[in-house]
Amino acid sequence: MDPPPKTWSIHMRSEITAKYEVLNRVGSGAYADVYRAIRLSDGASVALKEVHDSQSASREIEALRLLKGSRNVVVLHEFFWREDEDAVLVLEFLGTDLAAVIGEGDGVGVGEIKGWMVQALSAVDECHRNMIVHRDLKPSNFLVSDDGVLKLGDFGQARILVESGFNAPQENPPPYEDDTSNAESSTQHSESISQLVNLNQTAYENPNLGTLSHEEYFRVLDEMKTKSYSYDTDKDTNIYDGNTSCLATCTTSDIDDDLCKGSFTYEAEEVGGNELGCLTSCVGTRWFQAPELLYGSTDYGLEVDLWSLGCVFAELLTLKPLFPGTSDVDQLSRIVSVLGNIDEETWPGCHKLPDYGSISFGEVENPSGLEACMPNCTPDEVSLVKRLIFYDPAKRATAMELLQDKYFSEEPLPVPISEYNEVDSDSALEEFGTLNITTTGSDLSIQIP
Ligand SMILES: Nc1ncnc2c1ncn2[C@@H]1O[C@H](COP(=O)(O)OP(=O)(O)OP(=O)(O)O)[C@@H](O)[C@H]1O
Repeated sequence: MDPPPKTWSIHMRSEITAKYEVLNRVGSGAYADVYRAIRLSDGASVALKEVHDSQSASREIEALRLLKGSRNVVVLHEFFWREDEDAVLVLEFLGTDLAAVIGEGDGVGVGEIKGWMVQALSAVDECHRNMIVHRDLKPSNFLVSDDGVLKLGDFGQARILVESGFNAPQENPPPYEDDTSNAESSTQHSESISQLVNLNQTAYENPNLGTLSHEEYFRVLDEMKTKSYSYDTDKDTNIYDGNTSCLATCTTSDIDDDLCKGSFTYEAEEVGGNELGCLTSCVGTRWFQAPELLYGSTDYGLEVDLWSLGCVFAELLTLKPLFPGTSDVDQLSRIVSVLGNIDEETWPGCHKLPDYGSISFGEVENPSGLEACMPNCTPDEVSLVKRLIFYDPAKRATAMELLQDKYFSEEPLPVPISEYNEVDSDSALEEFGTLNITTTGSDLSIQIP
């Protein structure tokens, strides 16, 4: 076989080629090119993610460092970042993802689907315990290793939420000026990154959010549902957008965008300037976007991920996207036709959403309901999705609450990870016991026997 062309920009990065042999490009996203490579020191397979947007790169590094050691989150081995060059993240290589699993069609058994769901919930729970909102949950961002371990990746849009009262930094973090090709500058680089990390760990180590008992975890999450939080501000923006929501700025341009792919990833520009405490609504991929984002909210919470997870679960169960909108307005319209009218009864506080007054739909007398979108699913499967797909963010179940749903402790049981490559029917599940979820302090342990 011919050697790969040595024309990619990554081949010009001597500090990288000294340690890795770049094999081929495996993917390109909105902000990044990803290459498969071999680590020369030990032959390990890695993914080199060359991120073309510095904000996205720092977010991904920041989140992955906080989540280090989480079983269901992709491992960041190291990163390279020099002034005037794109950051390159060295990640563990994962051969496939949930989008491919869904693409396989009917061959996936119920136990296997439950196994994916448990791992996805575990990943999201881990993020949310660390106050990290991923903001771009979709099947292709749940990567899967050869031995069936699901790992959440693509944290380029992630943010770390900071409790109200925390003093958000007034300055942007220092630029990454190091040269990672030598040890000394590499240390400087680590320090500049750790300033970011420490900053956000302040939130994590907050007495209210630090070591949590099981009960405290629920209490804090409940509080988060009712209490107004401020966030580390999306202030390092390229384009000042003031209070203008994504919906207001994107509706004309995004219609028909990328219809082949059928979904659309928003630009990373944040609501900004001096608007401390605001988040942008321009995040995520439309089909999985929570209604509060579609209505331009800038003070949303972890619950946006829970909506997305509901859409992912529905798609895993039906093999079809739940709400495949072709524009933001079409997206909302599809949701309304299924869930019914959005009003103060169904969603307390909805009238305060920035775009609530500018987008209205005709009265839906007979919403079709989620059952109609999931025709071949069992009542338990529909119920599980229903626990996530609520207009009112406060009503969405947390990842940990869902992990304890009886759906996961009833037959067929979630397939153990080690069996993924072998199981092709639910009948192979009889040998498995009950899903064992334990919480010790802040640790959540899920044993799939
Ligand atoms: N760790 C990895 N191992 C193998 N392939 C990966 C890995 N990370 C990413 N990829 C591949 O690269 C593609 C793009 O990566 P990623 O989604 O992280 O970039 P992005 O630019 O942020 O994408 P998006 O436009 O979906 O937000 C993925 O769809 C996947 O195919």
